[in-house]
Amino acid sequence: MNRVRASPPASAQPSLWQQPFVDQFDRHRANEGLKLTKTADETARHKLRVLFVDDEDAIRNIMSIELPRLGFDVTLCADGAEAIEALNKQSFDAAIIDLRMPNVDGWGVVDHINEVAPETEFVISTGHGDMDEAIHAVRKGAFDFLPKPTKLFEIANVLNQIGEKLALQNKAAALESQIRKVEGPKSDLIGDGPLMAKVKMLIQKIAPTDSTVLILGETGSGKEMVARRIHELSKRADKPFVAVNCGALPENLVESEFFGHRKGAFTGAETARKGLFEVANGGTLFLDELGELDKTMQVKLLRFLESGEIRRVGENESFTVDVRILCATNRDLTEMAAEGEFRDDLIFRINTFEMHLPALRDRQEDIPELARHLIARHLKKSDISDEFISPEAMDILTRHDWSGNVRELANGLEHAVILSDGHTIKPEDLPANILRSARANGAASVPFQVLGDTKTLREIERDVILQTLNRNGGDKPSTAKELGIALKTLYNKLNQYDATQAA
Ligand SMILES: Nc1ncnc2c1ncn2[C@@H]1O[C@H](COP(=O)(O)OP(=O)(O)OP(=O)(O)O)[C@@H](O)[C@H]1O
Repeated sequence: MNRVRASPPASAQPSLWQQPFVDQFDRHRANEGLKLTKTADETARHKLRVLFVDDEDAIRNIMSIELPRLGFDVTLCADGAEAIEALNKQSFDAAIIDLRMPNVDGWGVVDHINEVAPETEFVISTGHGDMDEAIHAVRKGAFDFLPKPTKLFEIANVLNQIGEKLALQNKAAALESQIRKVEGPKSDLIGDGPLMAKVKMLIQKIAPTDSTVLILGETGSGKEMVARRIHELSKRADKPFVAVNCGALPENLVESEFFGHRKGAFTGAETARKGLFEVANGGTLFLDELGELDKTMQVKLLRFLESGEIRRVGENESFTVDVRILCATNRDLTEMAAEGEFRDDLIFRINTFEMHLPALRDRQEDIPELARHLIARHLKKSDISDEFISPEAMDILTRHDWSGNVRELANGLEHAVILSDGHTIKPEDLPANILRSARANGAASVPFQVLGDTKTLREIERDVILQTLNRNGGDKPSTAKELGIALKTLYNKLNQYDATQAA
């Protein structure tokens, strides 16, 4: 078995007359065929892993030179037994299999592929081809059937077709994994205040690069949205964007979710499976909640970032994928590193660029536009009128502290739209916790009866007493006077509140 990744030096190449079925014209057509379907850049990115099985030395020699030159990562095997050994060790995107071979023949290899690596596309190549064999090959699931002597350009073409099919499959898998998360049209990052303008400018600058980016910000502040935007503005935009929440993966399956596994790699691995890195090939992998990644996976991620290679669970060989990594967390990774929970060297690898997303409370100027956008998104409209949110309700929205950031705003507005009369959102349509905090922050338009709907009388009384005390600068006699109660009663009430808080 012989694995060839890069083109060997020119001196190692046999002269063209030694090559039985690769003439100048064939080589030219193979090159042209590649140009027609892919740019050189793309070919480099999607190194198809090809298993080439043929017992003729001359053909293997040529393929060991020509296929890497055309951008494929080739493993060559001289017979069926070697091919089976190779298939047991690693996964392949495609296999080109000769039928007549000593020991295990081509059909034996095909059966093994169907058994252990059904995702590998295989092409039958034989000098003894007849109609029956072609039909048999198709029935066994062959991608194509190439009668010998096979031309290099035919092989290049068929491998490219397989590459395109895989790229489409990856895209479909990525879409499927995202479909439940689709929340509307493209990631329209709303907000033109100074803080968001800075974020947007940084996105424009770093999107076209292949650098890793660490996106920091409170929960719901838009980290995933920013990651999507970076992807959309990058040259990878038409390739998959795969988002994964590192904290949501079951501990014992994280590695196989990330890197895939071969059939039988562990109990329950009934079929071979691609990992998220492979699904994202050519595109972007967004690792959300990176701080939740355990130490073993931190090492494996670091290894990928250093080598660009991954290895499926249960396989011995690693292979290259072209994936841009974007990460996000709301934890302090440096602090985690100081406590030995996160690797320093991984932080240095991922924070080539660090983006800090502002909390919503720090960009109140964006709230009116965001609110209108989120309502329109919920109603599946392109826009809504300015009057849809009453000035009183808007006043309340801009005073809440939004610990859940844009996500909390979106949820609150969804609640309000449902309770509203369908024309205007009024204060009483907003969730009670928002009304409460707005009132504490001085919003005049919060109706008491609304608070009363969800608060006990005792809670309302406490709010009023505490607010009056605040207004009087902590002066208890003036507070008691303003409230029209005895000073003793005020002390009793305050003691009660302290006791409840301490409990
Ligand atoms: N600037 C923005 N413009 C429009 N919508 C936004 C913006 N920021 C966030 N959102 C919306 O807010 C919600 C939460 O955003 P997102 O999931 O990106 O936050 P996050 O920071 O990744 O959250 P978490 O930390 O919980 O993973 C989504 O519905 C998203 O579409």
